[in-house]
Amino acid sequence: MTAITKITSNKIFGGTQKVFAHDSKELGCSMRFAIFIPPQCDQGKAPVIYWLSGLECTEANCIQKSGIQRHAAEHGVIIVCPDTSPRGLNLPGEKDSWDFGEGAGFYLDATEAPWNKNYRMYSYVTSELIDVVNANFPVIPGKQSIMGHSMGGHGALVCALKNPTLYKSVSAFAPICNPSQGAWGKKALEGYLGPQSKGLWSQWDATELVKSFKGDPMELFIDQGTADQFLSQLLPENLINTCKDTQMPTILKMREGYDHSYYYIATFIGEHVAYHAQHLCN
Ligand SMILES: N[C@@H](CCC(=O)N[C@@H](CS)C(=O)NCC(=O)O)C(=O)O
Repeated sequence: MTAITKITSNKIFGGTQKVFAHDSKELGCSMRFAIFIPPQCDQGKAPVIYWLSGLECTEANCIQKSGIQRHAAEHGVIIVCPDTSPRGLNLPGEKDSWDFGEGAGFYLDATEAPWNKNYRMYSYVTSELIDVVNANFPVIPGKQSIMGHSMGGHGALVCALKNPTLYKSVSAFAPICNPSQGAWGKKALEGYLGPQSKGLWSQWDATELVKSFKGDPMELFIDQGTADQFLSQLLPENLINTCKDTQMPTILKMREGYDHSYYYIATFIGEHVAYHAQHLCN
């Protein structure tokens, strides 16, 4: 069994919010993840929703700011929140900017040195972390969904689009929708994958993945505040138009006056947990 070390444990809404550390093989460093165990697990196993946070976040942002535990306790689902990048590697330039390197792993598998050995958040989230969670907690294996915010909303879409049967449902708050076209995305894709001419960007861009998607249509639940200060980075219209062109089903919720922050997420996260619970519990 994978060795995990408990960092904190707090009772909340009848369940328990815990944080663990473990040595990640994919990332080559110690990683933290947060896990909420709902009260229903006193009686048995539960499905899991994975939450991927945005730029500058750690495993702590969602559990401290979104109020997700209240809804997870109501629906009897486990919530797992990983960190957003490897930590403590001291790679050159890793801490130089807030939108690249530490805190900005972009949930992809890097191919460019020096990032390609450790910046493998995609494999971590879609494989290693699932194994660690399944081995240590009362989860129903295979009953998992994924959601996230901003960089993590994009990560959730990419993880689901690349693995059409791995997750029962996917949703995203204010996701970066077309990273090849926005400044945050271009910087990350160039740094981790090399220049666009190498041809790798389209494998890690949700809008491009919808264009090349082959499986059964997968519903994408996209949530977006109309007062989001980063709309020019996120480009939801590119994803939505591509979904229309390719008959990929979407639920698009535009939230009047809401910005990019966790105040916005906290307001609507209950709807997302209910949406995933419906897919996971049927
Ligand atoms: N530092 C950036 C903003 C970074 C940002 O908004 N990060 C979002 C995700 S993209 C977040 O969740 N921040 C952490 C928080 O609000 O708790 C800026 O100054 O423009």
